[in-house]
Amino acid sequence: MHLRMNEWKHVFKLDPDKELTDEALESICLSGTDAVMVGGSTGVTFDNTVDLLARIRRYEVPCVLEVSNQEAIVPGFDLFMIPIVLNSKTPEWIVGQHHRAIKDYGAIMDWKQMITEGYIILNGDSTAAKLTQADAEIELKDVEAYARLAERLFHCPIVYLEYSGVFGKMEWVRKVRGLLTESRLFYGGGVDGPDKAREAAEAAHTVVVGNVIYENLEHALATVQAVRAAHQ
Ligand SMILES: CC(C)=CCC/C(C)=C/CC/C(C)=C/CC/C(C)=C/CC/C(C)=C/CC/C(C)=C/CC/C(C)=C/COP(=O)(O)OP(=O)(O)O
Ligand SMILES: O=P(O)(O)OC[C@@H](O)CO
Ligand SMILES: [Mg+2]
Repeated sequence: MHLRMNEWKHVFKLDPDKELTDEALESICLSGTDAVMVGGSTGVTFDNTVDLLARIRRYEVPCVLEVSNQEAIVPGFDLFMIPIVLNSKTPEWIVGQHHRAIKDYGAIMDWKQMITEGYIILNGDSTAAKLTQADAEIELKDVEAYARLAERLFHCPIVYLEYSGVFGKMEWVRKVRGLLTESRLFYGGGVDGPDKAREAAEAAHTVVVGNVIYENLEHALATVQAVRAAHQ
């Protein structure tokens, strides 16, 4: 399978800690999305991750694991996305967890499958922000500096503006995209239907859609076409 991550415009993020019927999963996998990302900030285990991977593998859609804890690292995904929370107040979520995982898996890892994501978490009320002690009270200048740091110093293939749960400032997203020449800008947060999907697609390279899958499947599915239309 040729993954062409640099061409992805739309990604669904599925949370192994949440219920999804077989019918709903089928409609997500056959929706025309560019990829399915498996991940969540809490409640992700080896068992619920293996289970979800096996169900997604009935379909041809590319499937990547966004690693959120070491116990839930499951082989068999097409790629492994490794978040680095640049605005965390503690090294634990910048290098700490990563150091421990590489100590255990470093000798058997296929490094070509590892994609680092320079995360900038901007919704201070989100579970991910609380877990990682992210400093979300920052200005555009700080966000721009983190994005440049991710691209120019860390060479992260992905810079991820994460508003998990709320729709973010598209003006900031557009400005950050304008700075990047190598990294791809992923935007996620509060895309709850086609209108916001279109707005986000006009601002970022790739739009990630999560929670709405579990709240309103029809709206979630409509985001695929909306993102495509924004690029035509
Ligand atoms: C053969 C074999 C098994 C090979 C495996 C090799 C492999 C993949 C090794 C891993 C190497 C490595 C460096 C791993 C990193 C380990 C790790 C745990 C890093 C920490 C990642 C991190 C910073 C996690 C913090 C949480 C976070 C940012 C998660 C990202 C996803 C996210 C924000 C989801 C949103 O969550 P959600 O549940 O939707 O939240 P809401 O409630 O707000 O909606
Ligand atoms: O769940 P939502 O708010 O759609 O956010 C998507 C994703 O960025 C979460 O990590
Ligand atoms: Mg979520």
